[in-house]
Amino acid sequence: MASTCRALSANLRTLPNSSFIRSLPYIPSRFFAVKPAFSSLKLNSNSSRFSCRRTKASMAEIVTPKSKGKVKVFDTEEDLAVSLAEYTADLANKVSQERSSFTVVFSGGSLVKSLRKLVGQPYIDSVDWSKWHVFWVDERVVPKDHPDSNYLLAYTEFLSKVPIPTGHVYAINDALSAEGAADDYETCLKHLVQTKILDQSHSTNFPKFDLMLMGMGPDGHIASLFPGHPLVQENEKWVSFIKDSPKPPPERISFTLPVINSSANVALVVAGAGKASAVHTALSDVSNSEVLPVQLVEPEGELTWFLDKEAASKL
Ligand SMILES: O=C(O)[C@H](O)[C@@H](O)[C@H](O)[C@H](O)COP(=O)(O)O
Repeated sequence: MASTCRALSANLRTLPNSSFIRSLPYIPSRFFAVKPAFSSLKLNSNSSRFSCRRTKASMAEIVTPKSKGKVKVFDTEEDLAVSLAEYTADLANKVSQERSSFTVVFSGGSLVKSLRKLVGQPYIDSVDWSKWHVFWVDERVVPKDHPDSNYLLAYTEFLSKVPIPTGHVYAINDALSAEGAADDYETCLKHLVQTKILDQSHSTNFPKFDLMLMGMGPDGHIASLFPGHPLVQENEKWVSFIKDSPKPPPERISFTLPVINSSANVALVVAGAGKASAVHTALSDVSNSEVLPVQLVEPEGELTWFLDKEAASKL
């Protein structure tokens, strides 16, 4: 039986070329401080469906029905990244003052790039990184040093630049099959709930992560839950697997929707014109022939959209 909760430090020793990972440079954070660029932001004319209030020159906030969450629209992806870092650090520090752990979940894709401001000042010094416990909402079933690995992406762009204890980084067991890795990860989560590292929703009994940071595909997929795939309907397992992902690579593990929706906070981070149609479908009241997975994201806690103006261009 594979060990449960194989914190990465143990796994790291088994990587074929873990010297490669350990050799990644630590870049002092003073190179990262950037001031937000202020500029006017225009939403297109038919955004009358949404009341829009400007909270800063570089950001407009759209008020939507509660279930759709809070929508922040930024003039540029750079402004979005500045705000996302502030949001994440503030939440982490608030939780860290109340509890011994801050459980945060990453997706793959461009999400990690949008977190880049968090490894710079003031956060590198102001965040209590020792409380962070890092998970993945989905992961490709490939070795951790494979270019497709979401773990490697997060390690290269983020984890190698912040002092989160390696025992607090929970990557999948890449020696297992997709099904085995999903079961192993679920066993890990259940162990962390028992040891009170990971909270549990009293209403759903699913794990309750403090923050789930997710991207969204142009087809409205989130994590590895794709439109029309049976995995979207999975409502008992915490972690499941897919072997026919329409987005390569084909084999992945993924949290299920009940886990995503049991989160205390979910941030959907979406940039680029290619996402505009799915964003419009998700945030407008247009009845769609097929409900997109992103439309099913209705967490018990707070949902916040971080959009750049291209992604919001059809609102
Ligand atoms: O492992 C994955 O592929 C991701 O978790 C996936 O769900 C991603 O978040 C979206 O496809 C958006 O990716 P981009 O932001 O790069 O378009």
